[in-house]
Amino acid sequence: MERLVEIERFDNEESCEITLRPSAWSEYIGQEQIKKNLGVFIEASKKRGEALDHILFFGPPGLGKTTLALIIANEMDANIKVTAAPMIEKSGDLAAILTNLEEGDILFIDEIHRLSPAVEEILYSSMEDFRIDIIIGSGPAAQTVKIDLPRFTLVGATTRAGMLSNPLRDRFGMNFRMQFYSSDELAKIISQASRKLSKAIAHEACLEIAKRSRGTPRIALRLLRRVRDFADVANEKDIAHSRTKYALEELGINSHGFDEMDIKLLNLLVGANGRAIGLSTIAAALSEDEGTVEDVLEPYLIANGYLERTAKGRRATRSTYEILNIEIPYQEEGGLF
Ligand SMILES: Nc1ncnc2c1ncn2[C@@H]1O[C@H](COP(=O)(O)OP(=O)(O)OP(=O)(O)O)[C@@H](O)[C@H]1O
Repeated sequence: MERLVEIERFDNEESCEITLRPSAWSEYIGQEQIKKNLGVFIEASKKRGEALDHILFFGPPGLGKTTLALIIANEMDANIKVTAAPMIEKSGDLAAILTNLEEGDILFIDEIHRLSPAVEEILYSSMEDFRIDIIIGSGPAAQTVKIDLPRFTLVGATTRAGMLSNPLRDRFGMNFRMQFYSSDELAKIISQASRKLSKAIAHEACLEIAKRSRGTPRIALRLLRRVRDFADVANEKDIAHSRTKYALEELGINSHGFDEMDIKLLNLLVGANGRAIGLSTIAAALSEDEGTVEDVLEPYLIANGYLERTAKGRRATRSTYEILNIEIPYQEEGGLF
């Protein structure tokens, strides 16, 4: 497998994740509907001996988009080239990548919503006609050279499907929205990963970590490694439930899986006494950029009913008050909700 660009997040700790990364369907837990559909499309294109249609995965970070792309390549017996949109600055960069592809190759572009319009333009014809037009020179002497490309499959991943231009979105034959994982699914992922790490873990300990992982495998695996550190330092062969609870308390992980940022955001919302707060105000109050609030913080809270997006901004829900143990403010029309 060739890697065009090492994705930035594969730092030392995450490189451990690569070994934990499933390489086959059997190890990829959850996302059942996506797996089912992809299985059909992969089998059909293999039967016809054709490259797979272009695929778009969207959803919050850490839910397994990259992993799915790698499994698809495995299933298709295809080479995969992995890159991320910020690494493709000029149209020439993309042209170089595309012209180096071979028949049936998979090109994975992470954060695809961040491609510049000029680069996107090149992608259109390459996805649709497997051809690119390159302009050589400038002014009246400029010439267009057409280059045929092999039939490849583009797998795009994005945390913000809404930011993708319509022409680009329309060129994907399959769009899949990634779902947050249930605690049971995350517990299976944790248990599978701890087997790979050769460290046995109690089932209740898996569930304890799962409940506090914001429905996200990447967070679950990170917590597993931290809990393992606590067990190793205490010279414990296996990871017990009590050690897990202790470690998670020490790490300051809330029992609902909220982290410090979630709590700050929820407190901000209930502090508004039922009024909606604009995204830019929230971002400024949390010292985060709006993209992070929208892509990373909000989706989990919305999915679990703790935050509502309205035309006027973001609002707390009844559950927000309940979970924070705060009395719901009274309004004359009979309450807020
Ligand atoms: N369904 C799953 N089953 C088992 N492990 C998983 C699953 N999904 C993700 N993982 C694990 O979680 C880690 C994060 O997944 P991955 O890097 O694929 O997420 P991503 O959605 O591509 O994230 P980003 O959007 O930040 O690029 C992987 O290293 C993998 O080990």
